[in-house]
Amino acid sequence: MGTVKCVGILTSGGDAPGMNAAIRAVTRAAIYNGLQVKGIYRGYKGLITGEIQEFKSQNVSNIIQLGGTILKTARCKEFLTPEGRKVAHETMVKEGIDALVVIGGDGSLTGARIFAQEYDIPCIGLPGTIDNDLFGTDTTIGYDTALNTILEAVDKIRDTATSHERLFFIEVMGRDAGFLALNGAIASGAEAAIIPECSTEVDQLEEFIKSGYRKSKNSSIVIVAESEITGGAMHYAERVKNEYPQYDVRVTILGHLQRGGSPSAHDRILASRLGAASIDAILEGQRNVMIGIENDQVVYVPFTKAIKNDKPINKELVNVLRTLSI
Ligand SMILES: Nc1ncnc2c1ncn2[C@@H]1O[C@H](COP(=O)(O)OP(=O)(O)OP(=O)(O)O)[C@@H](O)[C@H]1O
Ligand SMILES: O=P(O)(O)OC[C@H]1O[C@](O)(CO)[C@@H](O)[C@@H]1O
Ligand SMILES: [Mg+2]
Repeated sequence: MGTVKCVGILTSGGDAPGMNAAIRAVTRAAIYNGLQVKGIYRGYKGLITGEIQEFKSQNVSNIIQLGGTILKTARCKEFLTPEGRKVAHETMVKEGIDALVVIGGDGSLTGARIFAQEYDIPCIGLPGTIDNDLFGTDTTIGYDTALNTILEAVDKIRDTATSHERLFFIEVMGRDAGFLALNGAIASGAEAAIIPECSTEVDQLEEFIKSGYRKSKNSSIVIVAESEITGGAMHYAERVKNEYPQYDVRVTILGHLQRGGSPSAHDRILASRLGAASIDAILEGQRNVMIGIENDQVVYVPFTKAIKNDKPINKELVNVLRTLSI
């Protein structure tokens, strides 16, 4: 592999607020360092169909404040196959792209890892997902904004829950990871969180009911992480209807509104730092690493570590929620 002259950027998987700030940072840092930049549309799909455009500094003007991704995003089935990845590689050769920055979640970085194993292309990953489920980074781009969106929604639901003296199960995203649910519960003052990470230890519903919340409160909010492991908010509402019929239960599934909106200051700064660092990493000859933030320091995390799917939940947070929700 010779010196890198042209960097391709793509966003892949679910969009996350701050992806645009990351695209801007990668583009501008690359140009600042004398590299050419090409924007690849619709994630890995754009590498297969050749939907690619050269980006100059002005292509990324006025986007730092926008949610979503100007490059669009996709979940691309063809890239799961060696044949699809071969076409993607041919496109890169044709376009003269000799390094790739992939902004996305665990799936997108898994794709980058496999691609980099098959072809001699330096791939750098930026953690872009509201789920915060990548190991080796304190937070991912989009997570903070999604958390704040959850708070805004829960605060509103709290008004009606209190007025009607109801028990609400509010389902948040996370795809089998409980970060949004647990921190969303702490920050909104919810009475409990049901998360997949704790599901093998206790029956979290029973634990919540037995905590006797009715003694001091007559309404309650339980945040449930979406997951096949927990079964989601509907599952718990059904259980309460059957097992504790004295409670007046309602369900709200927050859904995709959690993915939208203008990125928070935290996400814009994180995206800007990680985006700039991705170009430093390429210039240093790094390959197949995710750029993360740990203790406010930029770190390089090998793909194999970042995506191993077991980023731990901080048990102190579980205890804080339990202690403060009496
Ligand atoms: N094992 C794999 N091999 C090749 N490509 C993959 C693989 N896993 C995922 N990808 C690619 O990455 C894309 C996005 O993956 P996925 O749908 O898991 O989202 P993600 O990046 O984890 O984001 P999020 O979970 O935040 O929505 C897939 O559609 C596919 O194109
Ligand atoms: O509706 P989609 O785009 O398939 O994505 C839903 C999934 O994407 C995520 O929001 C992450 O982007 C997960 O939390 C959720 O399960
Ligand atoms: Mg994912």
